[in-house]
Amino acid sequence: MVDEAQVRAALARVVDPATGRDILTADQVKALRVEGGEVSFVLEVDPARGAAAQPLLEAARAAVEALEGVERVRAVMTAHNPQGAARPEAPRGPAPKLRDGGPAPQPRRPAAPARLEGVGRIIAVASGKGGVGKSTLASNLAVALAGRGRRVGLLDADVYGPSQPRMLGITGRPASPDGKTILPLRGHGVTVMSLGFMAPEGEAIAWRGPMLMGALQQMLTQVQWGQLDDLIVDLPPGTGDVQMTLCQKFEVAGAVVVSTPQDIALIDARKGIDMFRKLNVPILGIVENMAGFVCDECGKTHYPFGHGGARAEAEKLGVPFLGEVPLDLAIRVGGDSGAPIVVSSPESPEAQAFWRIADQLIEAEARAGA
Ligand SMILES: Nc1ncnc2c1ncn2[C@@H]1O[C@H](COP(=O)(O)OP(=O)(O)OP(=O)(O)O)[C@@H](O)[C@H]1O
Repeated sequence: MVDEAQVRAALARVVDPATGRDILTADQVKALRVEGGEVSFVLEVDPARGAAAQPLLEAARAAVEALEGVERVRAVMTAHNPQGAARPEAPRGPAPKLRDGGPAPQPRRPAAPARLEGVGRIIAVASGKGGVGKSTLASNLAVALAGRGRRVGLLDADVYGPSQPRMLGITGRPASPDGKTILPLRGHGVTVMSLGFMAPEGEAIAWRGPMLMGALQQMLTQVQWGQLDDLIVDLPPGTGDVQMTLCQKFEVAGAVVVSTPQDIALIDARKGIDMFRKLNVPILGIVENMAGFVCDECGKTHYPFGHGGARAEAEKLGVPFLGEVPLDLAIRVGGDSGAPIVVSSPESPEAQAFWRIADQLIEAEARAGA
């Protein structure tokens, strides 16, 4: 079994030709994790180098892969690329060397992110922290997009707490007639797949690392999604394996990041945005959920968690602000009872917030295609 010291030693032998220093001493290796045969790390490079630093990443990956006991290496580069910039592709620039002068192990060329056949675009719905309403947004958004006549799929990839079966009121188990492909279920005009269909609600799925990533890939590639305009992916909160796998392995058209107005949620949302940018996934916008509520008694809008933080954050980061969703009992009841507010009360002001977000995402697609 490989240990962290061995991995560090291997990385310390990879010299960055741009600096002449090894990547470990130069403090370019971040977030190193060694779990069993699984190694993951982030390689920080100067943003100005962009794709030219790709060979360095591949040399670092290959150096670790060459260690005995290493089964899988996940390495990402965190050169900050401008939004929408091309993904790093062909390795260029001087070949990295090992410190002892020997040639670096032949890097494996990373597979380009795959397009899902028949799927127009994948939209990730993400949040920096849990409980901010990401699944509520994902379900209402999916149903609203379907309500606008689009063919919509929803993948509940919140592997730690899949809630879409409950939110969309779908029960049952997806069939697999041939033992290979999986037939998704349908609800409110949306094609849905969730790990929640496989495990009873409330039962935690104690999956980690490779199993999680395998499950995600299986749900994307083995499920018969059919022809879709939009595939909404409801991600787990935070910036972990599932997010990285989705963005590295599949072409993601963009991410919508949900936050509540509290500073702490916004700080986490910023981390999420940063991760998507580093993975070259465009940010389609930020949504402020639980923004304020209208008091039944006095009719005034109150803002228990503050107000406007997400809009200000969006402006600061130069990403679109998609709107505010109020804190509203009907939104919670709708989600908890299987009828999202966009269906149960489509004309209500609360539902309008979701319709407006859906419309902006349709406009964004038109702009991207123009
Ligand atoms: N705008 C809102 N008004 C009232 N209740 C809301 C609102 N948004 C979400 N909720 C409720 O808050 C709870 C958490 O929402 P949700 O499950 O969508 O969050 P989440 O970010 O997906 O959480 P997790 O990541 O932990 O799954 C749910 O009970 C949901 O119905």
